[in-house]
Amino acid sequence: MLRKLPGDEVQNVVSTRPDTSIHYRPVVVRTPGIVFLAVHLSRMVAALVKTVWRHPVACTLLAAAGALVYFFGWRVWVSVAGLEIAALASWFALSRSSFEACVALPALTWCRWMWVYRRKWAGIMAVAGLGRSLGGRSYLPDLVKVTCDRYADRVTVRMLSGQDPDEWAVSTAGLAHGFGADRCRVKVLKPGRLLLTFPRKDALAKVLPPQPIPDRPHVHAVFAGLTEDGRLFRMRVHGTHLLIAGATGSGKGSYLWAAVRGLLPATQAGLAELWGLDPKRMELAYGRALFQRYAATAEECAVLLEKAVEVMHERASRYGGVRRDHDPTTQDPFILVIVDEVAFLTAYQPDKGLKVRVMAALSTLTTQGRAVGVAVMAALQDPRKDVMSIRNLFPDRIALRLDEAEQVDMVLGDGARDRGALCDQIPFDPDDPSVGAGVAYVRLENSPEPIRVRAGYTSNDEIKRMVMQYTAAGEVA
Ligand SMILES: Nc1ncnc2c1ncn2[C@@H]1O[C@H](COP(=O)(O)OP(=O)(O)OP(=O)(O)O)[C@@H](O)[C@H]1O
Repeated sequence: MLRKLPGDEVQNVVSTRPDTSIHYRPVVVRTPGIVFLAVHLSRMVAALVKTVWRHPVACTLLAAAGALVYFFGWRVWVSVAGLEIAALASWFALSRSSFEACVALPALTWCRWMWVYRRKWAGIMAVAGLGRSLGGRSYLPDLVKVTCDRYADRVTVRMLSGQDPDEWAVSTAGLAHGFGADRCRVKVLKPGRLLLTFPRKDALAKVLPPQPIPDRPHVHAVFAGLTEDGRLFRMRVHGTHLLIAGATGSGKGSYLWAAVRGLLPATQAGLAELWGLDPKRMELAYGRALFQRYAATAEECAVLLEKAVEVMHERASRYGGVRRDHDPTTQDPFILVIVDEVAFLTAYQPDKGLKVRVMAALSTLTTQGRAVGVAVMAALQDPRKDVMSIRNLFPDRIALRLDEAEQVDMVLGDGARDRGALCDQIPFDPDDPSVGAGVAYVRLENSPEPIRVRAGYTSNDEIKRMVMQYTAAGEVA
């Protein structure tokens, strides 16, 4: 076997035992000291320039402190530092939000960049299997940027060339544990770049009040609650259809009532109509007077859905060739058809004829209704296909607490759970119904990445107040 190896290589063979693979002794190239020094010096200079570029404020402060001590001695430095601390404390007292944006969050970003992400990056990438070894060299994904806001760290990553984002999606649990977070979500920013979100504090831990009723009538999006980074969650109702799925007691009602609240001024102005289908009679019935049309029995529900289809067709025949979208007016108001527990009508309905009529009407509305201003918002507990075969016709979907992990992708689409939509892990406490209620992951038509949100809770008293305020005006039933 040795004789077959070409020329000089034979002298580099370290192991020649027949039961082991062949190892070659690495070739040693003697590098002149000056080259070695030049390489290390250039690396140091590059690192220095990079640090100053990335952290200009911290570097300027350090340089200024060093210059003070050098030129004026440490006593002057202590007095200046004392003055600076006093100035910062006054800034904090006077304007907490600007202090947070200009001082606290950049400082936190710097600390977390250095202490958490840079320090642990190589180890975690290797353990999570996201690095590669090629020809004896290790390659790791690049940590590009870290930004911290009040609630989460956002880490921008440059993937290895040719790496699949799904590889990251399946490693989210390991990444979250590694960097000391509860969860990690992965979002593709552009080819080759990912954004990892590691929440630090849960903006959605507490029960949220319902969002105020808007002062002016509009139909485009309603404020339903907060997103996990503390921003207002705008739920589109016009120009889409919304499916809301969640186990019993998960808080589906809070999304339905958020839509009703947000559209009340528009209904009062005649620019919108709320049509309620309430086969369970336990949810919408409480604010029945707020609905311009209301149905409870399966027969009434089928008739109301067919009426919506009729309006839709009539508008389509008028709009055809004249306009391509709907602008709400008092002649053609936006119609939101709200169906609570739609499975009562589509799956558990014993009357087959009614079931067929309901399914036909729902399919027609969800495929053709949005361009003419008729939208469907349907809530259900069980998202399986045999219960709701047309779930894919809803462009926007909200998944609250679900019983099984497999149900997440059924509602939000393939891969949603791997990208961080952990609906099956939303907390639930039978002794306190508010725990985790209203918390959901949302998948919007224009953004397939799931967003974690919580709806404000519209209590029964609040519904009563809405009825008093909006029915007393004489505009509704
Ligand atoms: N957004 C919310 N924030 C806090 N608590 C909430 C929220 N929504 C609902 N809850 C609590 O959860 C309970 C159940 O809510 P809700 O009836 O809306 O659930 P559901 O999903 O519609 O259940 P079901 O399908 O059984 O009707 C409420 O009585 C309330 O105590």
